[in-house]
Amino acid sequence: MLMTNRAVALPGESQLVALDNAGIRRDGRWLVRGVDFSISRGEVVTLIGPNGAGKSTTAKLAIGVLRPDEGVVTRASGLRIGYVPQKLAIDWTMPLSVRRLMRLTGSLGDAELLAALEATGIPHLVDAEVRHLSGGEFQRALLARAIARKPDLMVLDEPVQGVDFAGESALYDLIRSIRKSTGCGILMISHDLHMVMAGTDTVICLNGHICCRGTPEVVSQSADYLKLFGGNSRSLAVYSHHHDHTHLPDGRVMHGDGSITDHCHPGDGHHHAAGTDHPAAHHDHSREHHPDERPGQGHHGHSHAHHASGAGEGDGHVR
Ligand SMILES: Nc1ncnc2c1ncn2[C@@H]1O[C@H](COP(=O)(O)OP(=O)(O)OP(=O)(O)O)[C@@H](O)[C@H]1O
Repeated sequence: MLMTNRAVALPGESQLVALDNAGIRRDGRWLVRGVDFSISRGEVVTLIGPNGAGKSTTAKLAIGVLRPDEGVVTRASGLRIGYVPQKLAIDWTMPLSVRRLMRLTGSLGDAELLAALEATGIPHLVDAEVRHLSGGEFQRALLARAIARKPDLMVLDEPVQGVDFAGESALYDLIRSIRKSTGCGILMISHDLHMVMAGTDTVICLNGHICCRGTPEVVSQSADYLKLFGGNSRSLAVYSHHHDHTHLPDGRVMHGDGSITDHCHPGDGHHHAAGTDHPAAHHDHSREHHPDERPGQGHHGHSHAHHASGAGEGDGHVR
């Protein structure tokens, strides 16, 4: 049995991480097993699955926080990872500013720090106490921390938890725009598909093992997916996204032609809020539902063995 977890040059310049038949066993039980997928530069892979399916465990395998008990996890050497964990162990009795939170996992200049907070819409909170942040503001701070280091790979474990609907949409758009501008790869964990669909290349449906995988459209119609999520129309919704304008973090509106105004035009159609504080932002996301369509099968491609991979990354603990 090969158990490898080292950093090497992966075959194919663009491949960032590859899991081959990776499994983790604890207390005599396989938490996940036979997991194989890879993420390339510029690719967005989303893990979905029910509670306890092993999504966070798989993400930790990918970044090296956990070592596989079986199989191989390979990361490109020198890979820079930005990780937004699902949970952070923070001592909430200790004062901790956003500025310090941003610097806990490595030194960061003021300019980069502020640019990252600006990108996530909370530059005004740089000196705020982390324990006073709202749930959505806290997620934005974590996302800022992840992007500040200009990662090659971003691993986002439920990055929009606690974020309001307008903010959720804005953060997913931000994540997409980071992917576009930096070309990083993204591994994202989500409970439901509806928001992540439009920006995801590959969806992997996990339940202790990979049940099905493919494009969002393929997975949402696969028999395995329907068995897991069949009754949940929210999960089945395919999110199709047509903006004609974007709400900027400072409250102004950028239109499809690039022009910026203080308010929406009366005839504007589909809205998208890019900032946090836009309660008036109106959403009219069109969704396609597929509950009655004949399920197709997600493909079960096997990705390829690469050996080894690198040192552990941040484990989500704030000390
Ligand atoms: N260190 C551990 N020791 C024993 N069991 C563990 C350990 N870590 C996780 N588990 C178990 O492994 C399973 C998968 O956990 P994981 O956190 O990866 O699930 P998940 O898909 O991310 O779930 P959720 O959607 O609820 O966040 C769960 O049953 C969990 O209780």
